[in-house]
Amino acid sequence: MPETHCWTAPCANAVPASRLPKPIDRVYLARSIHRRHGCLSCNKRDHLIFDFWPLSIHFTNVQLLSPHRARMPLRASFFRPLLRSVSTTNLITATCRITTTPPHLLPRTYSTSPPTMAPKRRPASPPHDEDEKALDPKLAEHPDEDESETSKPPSQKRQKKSSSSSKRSAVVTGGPKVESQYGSSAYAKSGDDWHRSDFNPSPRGRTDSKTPLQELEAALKTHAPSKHNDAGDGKNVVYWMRMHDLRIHDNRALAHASALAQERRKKKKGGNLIALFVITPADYKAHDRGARRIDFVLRTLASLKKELDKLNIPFVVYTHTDRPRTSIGEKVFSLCKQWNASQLTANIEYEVDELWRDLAMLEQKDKGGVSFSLFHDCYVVPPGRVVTNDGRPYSVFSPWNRRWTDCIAKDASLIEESPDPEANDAGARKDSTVGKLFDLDKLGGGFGIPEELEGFECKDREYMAKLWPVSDGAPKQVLDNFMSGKGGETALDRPANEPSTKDVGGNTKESRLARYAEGRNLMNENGTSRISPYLAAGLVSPRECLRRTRALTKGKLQVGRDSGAAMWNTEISFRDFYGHVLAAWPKVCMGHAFITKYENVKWETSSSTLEAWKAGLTGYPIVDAAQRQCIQQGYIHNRGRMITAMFLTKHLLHDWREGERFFSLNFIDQDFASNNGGWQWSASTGTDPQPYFRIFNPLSQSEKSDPMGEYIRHFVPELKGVKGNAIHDPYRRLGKAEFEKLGYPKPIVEHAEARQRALRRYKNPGDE
Ligand SMILES: Cc1cc2nc3c(=O)[nH]c(=O)nc-3n(C[C@H](O)[C@H](O)[C@H](O)COP(=O)(O)OP(=O)(O)OC[C@H]3O[C@@H](n4cnc5c(N)ncnc54)[C@H](O)[C@@H]3O)c2cc1C
Repeated sequence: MPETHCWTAPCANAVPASRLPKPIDRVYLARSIHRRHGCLSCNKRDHLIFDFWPLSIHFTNVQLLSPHRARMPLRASFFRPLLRSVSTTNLITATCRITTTPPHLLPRTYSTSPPTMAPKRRPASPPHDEDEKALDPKLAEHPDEDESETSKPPSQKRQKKSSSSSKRSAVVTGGPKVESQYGSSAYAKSGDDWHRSDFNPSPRGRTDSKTPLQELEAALKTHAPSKHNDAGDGKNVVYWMRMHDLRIHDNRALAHASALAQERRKKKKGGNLIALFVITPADYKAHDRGARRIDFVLRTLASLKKELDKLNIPFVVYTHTDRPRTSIGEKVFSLCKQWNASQLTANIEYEVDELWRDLAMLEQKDKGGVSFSLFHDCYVVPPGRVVTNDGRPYSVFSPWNRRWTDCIAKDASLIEESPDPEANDAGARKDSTVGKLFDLDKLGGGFGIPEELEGFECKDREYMAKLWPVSDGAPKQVLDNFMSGKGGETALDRPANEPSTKDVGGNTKESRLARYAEGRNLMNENGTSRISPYLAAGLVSPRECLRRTRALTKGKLQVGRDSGAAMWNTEISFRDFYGHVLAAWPKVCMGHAFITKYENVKWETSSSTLEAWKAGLTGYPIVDAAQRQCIQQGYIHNRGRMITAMFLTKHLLHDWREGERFFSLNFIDQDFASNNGGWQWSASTGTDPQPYFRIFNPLSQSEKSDPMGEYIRHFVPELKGVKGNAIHDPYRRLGKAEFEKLGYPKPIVEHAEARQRALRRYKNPGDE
């Protein structure tokens, strides 16, 4: 595919020079979309969306086009080369310059090739690392980090935001629906702004001043039943399990459903508890869920079914393939009605689509006599609760973390365990309505737990099941082993639940937890817990993590950096932080940069460098090892994630959304809030209080995080035989002939040059 296209359209009406459009600098192509020709520039917006079956072409940063010009059809011949190149992918980003004025009138010359960054062979130089101070980026104290480090919530920024985002947004912000440009980032991608989603097609949010979560909470006050409301005539209670709460133990909504069922039983009004999970392939597609994450869910559902069966609780799994995908709420209500249930409970999901879905359900006039209650469960402190004295959300982690810790200190119930659900009476199995729900196969028509979901076939299912087991108490074993297993071991291929060579007990300095402060940055060690897939899908609650460490630290919850336990708890709070960011700035859920001005950064679009990064063929061993760990294990060590994410966004200067999507599709621990937060942090478009010039030097990162090169040798077999510290930089540290024998690529960019280019592009977003 050509890197840059220049196209000049004849124009019927001359445009005054002052109104000449600036070049458009990005084009997004998404397949299988049927859209009308669209132009919003007449509405003073900056987007153009052209239908070109099977592609929809979305131009951003279109400035000052007259309505006449904006509606001008583009010639098919222009797109032909692009069409050919996207036949096998469903997403492509291309640099494209389109102008309605002859090239000689353009303000500057447009080069058609990306900057070449051929690495020069040079003698070994001592690594310099401008990020040294920030090896622990989260806890590094920054002079400007205090309570004033807050950002106005959307409600207070409303007016400013709409004008700036309409000029700068790199994603759809107006008019016709456009399918995903960047998958997971585009949770609510059809929107007019961050308020609008497939689940909120009406202009709700255009004039209001609340985030979707605030709207949901307001609606909960009006519409949800009080705790003991005995609404409706139905006898039964349904708990709707979702993508983040796949567990029985310590589950807020499930515990509540169980309490409601008990109450009904006491009043002799029935009271069977039914658990429901709805598989929604269209949502998974829209949100870039990967096959591994889906397989992990399916395996968990099968295991949960067995456990719930023991409690005489039918676990109904239903695959919702109806169109539109937004009809899910109606389907759930209709199932409740069918099952003679009058109460429905669920835990809140904080992504925009899901919040609007729940809001629509709460506001639905005819719920068929079913009352719907929602609970905060996914995070320790509910998003929206950690705010400054004047009620604004924090945008910087450290002050947020202090407040978060205060919240828990003041309200111990936040980490209290929810009671396990009580079993249904054995009679439930004979009940005319509930009894038949135990055998899903007999129900047919979308009911049942598929081994595999069409469109999400997991090619390495067996290996994933071995590495990340879900049944027979595996999640608990993962935690147990982290708390008391011996630390400092190399365990790169060990299943997450496999014990260390020795159990050293929870209160020794040798345990993985105790060593966490140092071990967590060593990529070759079993220094971190590997609990993330279990937390992301909710097999373990974050409260449980904190309770476990609290039990080891004399009943006092430690947070900070004084001990391994304190440090680990801080990571759990970091997970909460990104949930809080997602809820307070829902725009991040729609592909927007947290810091608006960086939406204009000029990204590279060469598919060759992007593909080299994806495949782990950049010539930077630590980056390649991290990428290959992702491909192989569906997981990367946290430091590896930061290194490789920063490499993609700063060295290769690719849009962070490309990386976010790749991780999302490949990770077993895929979690929108953490993934987006991690990417935006790494790309400096997010909540990192350090400015954009934090650029990791991959070489010094490699030497610090994998000192003996074990991690690299494990994941990059071409380098297995490389001895000593040449492992970190074989191209420069080995002789030419020796290097060539390895069959390993040369570095695709040179650090110093790439760094300069990144500094330039970030300093003045929009410039070359
Ligand atoms: C670019 C990028 C993408 C990421 N994508 C994801 C993702 O999709 N899903 C995901 O769960 N985490 C993600 N993270 C965060 C972090 O890398 C993983 O949570 C961590 O590596 C998981 O390993 P662990 O369970 O051994 O972590 P531990 O070090 O043992 O930490 C315990 C738990 O704390 C939480 N945690 C730790 N570090 C972070 C962090 N930086 N941000 C948020 N939570 C954290 C996680 O829930 C983790 O399981 C991402 C980070 C980056 C930089």
